[in-house]
Amino acid sequence: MDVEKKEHRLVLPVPMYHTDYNIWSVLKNCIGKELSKITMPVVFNEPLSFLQRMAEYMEYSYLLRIAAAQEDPVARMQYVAGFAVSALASNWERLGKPFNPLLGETYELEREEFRIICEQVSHHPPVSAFHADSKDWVFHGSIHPKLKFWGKNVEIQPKGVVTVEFPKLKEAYTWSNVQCCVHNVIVGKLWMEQVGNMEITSYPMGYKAHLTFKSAGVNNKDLHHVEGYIGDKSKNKIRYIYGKWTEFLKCTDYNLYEEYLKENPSKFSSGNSKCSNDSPSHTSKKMLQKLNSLKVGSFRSNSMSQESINDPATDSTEETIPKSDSTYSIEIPNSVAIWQVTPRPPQTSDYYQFTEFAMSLNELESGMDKIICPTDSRLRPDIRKLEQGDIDGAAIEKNRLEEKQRDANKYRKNKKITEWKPKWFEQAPNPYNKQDDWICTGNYWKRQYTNPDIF
Ligand SMILES: CC(C)CCC[C@@H](C)[C@H]1CC[C@H]2[C@@H]3CC=C4C[C@@H](O)CC[C@]4(C)[C@H]3CC[C@]12C
Repeated sequence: MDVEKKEHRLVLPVPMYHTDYNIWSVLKNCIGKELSKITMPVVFNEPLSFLQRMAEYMEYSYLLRIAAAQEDPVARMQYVAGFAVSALASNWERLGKPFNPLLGETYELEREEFRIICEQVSHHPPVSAFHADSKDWVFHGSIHPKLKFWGKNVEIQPKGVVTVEFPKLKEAYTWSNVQCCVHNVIVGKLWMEQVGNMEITSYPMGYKAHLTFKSAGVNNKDLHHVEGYIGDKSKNKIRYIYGKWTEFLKCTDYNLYEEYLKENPSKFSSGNSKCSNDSPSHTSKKMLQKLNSLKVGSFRSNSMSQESINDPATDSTEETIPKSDSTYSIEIPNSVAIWQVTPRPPQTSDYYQFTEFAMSLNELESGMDKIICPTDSRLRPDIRKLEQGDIDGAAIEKNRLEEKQRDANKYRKNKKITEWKPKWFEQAPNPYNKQDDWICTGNYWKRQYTNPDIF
């Protein structure tokens, strides 16, 4: 790819509209419903489509170039793990909802290091596929975000596999992304964490990176922490990996870590990888009053028992946002820095907490409208209107597009036209771990577009 280095815009055209509209006022009507089917007011949106949000995985793709250049397979795994963690960094404090992509919507991005093509390949369930390539690597995957509403929290499971390939080395890596948990949906301020276990497997060598994204825990001791190790085929632990998905990732010899652990036991905790404070006993009185006023028995019996409602111990205060980050004082000898986050631009809080990379994603550079596919997210009028601060216009356009999509679906059903077929991807098992996946047909960049009118 010989894309020249271009200057990209550093901010959106206008600052965002700050609202104190409460998300609970919408969600209380949605208990038990599948959240992906709910239309939310546009004030909760950020001016990006989920396809563009997926392209944010690429912000630190230089790590894949570095990985591909390593001679030692363990070092390659180290940088792939760095890439997997770095891909989540832009989620920090991002609480706007990206627009649901329309069926057949696409998004392309060409940069110095890579190019990527994304397509919405299924609507129910929503599945987004992407394929990025560069001189030395390929990165592809499909994501089916499953949102579960548990009352005070929303749990988001980004189902699907992602794969990195180094074709010249005949080597590949697969993993799945961890769960994301949005807290304080009922009262308090929203905040989000990435939690769970991520297992990166290498083929054909069989190395594995086991990473745990910890929940904030007591006093937010483990807020944002990621920790784990690289093991070989015979399960020997070789390297220790530690850091924060919001900031950095480091790596050291596993033996050195064990020595350090013996000498500094107090610096480590056995923190868990489940959503923080999820037990019913953390549910505050104020919240219970709100929940009790709703006549949704099935929801209540699912998520909290009657005993806990009557238990005086439930009278804890509402969950607050973790204010200060815990200090990460671990500095294990011989650590190498794998990845370091780029600080957010100074105006970020007026622009949906976007990173500089995110600011540039919906930019329609001059001449671009003539070459990109007519289904590209940049051409979506509702997103464009929100970006320009026209909230009412955005809402009208969003409704129009959703209706147009419904009409098209109905038309296909009535005419018994064969099911929708994505243009640039084909459903197929992942070549390495055989999970359900979508594989790129490779034709997008020929730029011969005959795509339907979806906007
Ligand atoms: C409070 C509720 C209703 C609104 C929450 C909206 C936002 C915060 C949710 C909706 C969809 C979510 C995204 C769905 C899928 C992924 C892919 C995953 O690999 C990283 C997290 C990420 C990118 C999620 C981040 C949070 C997200 C953007």
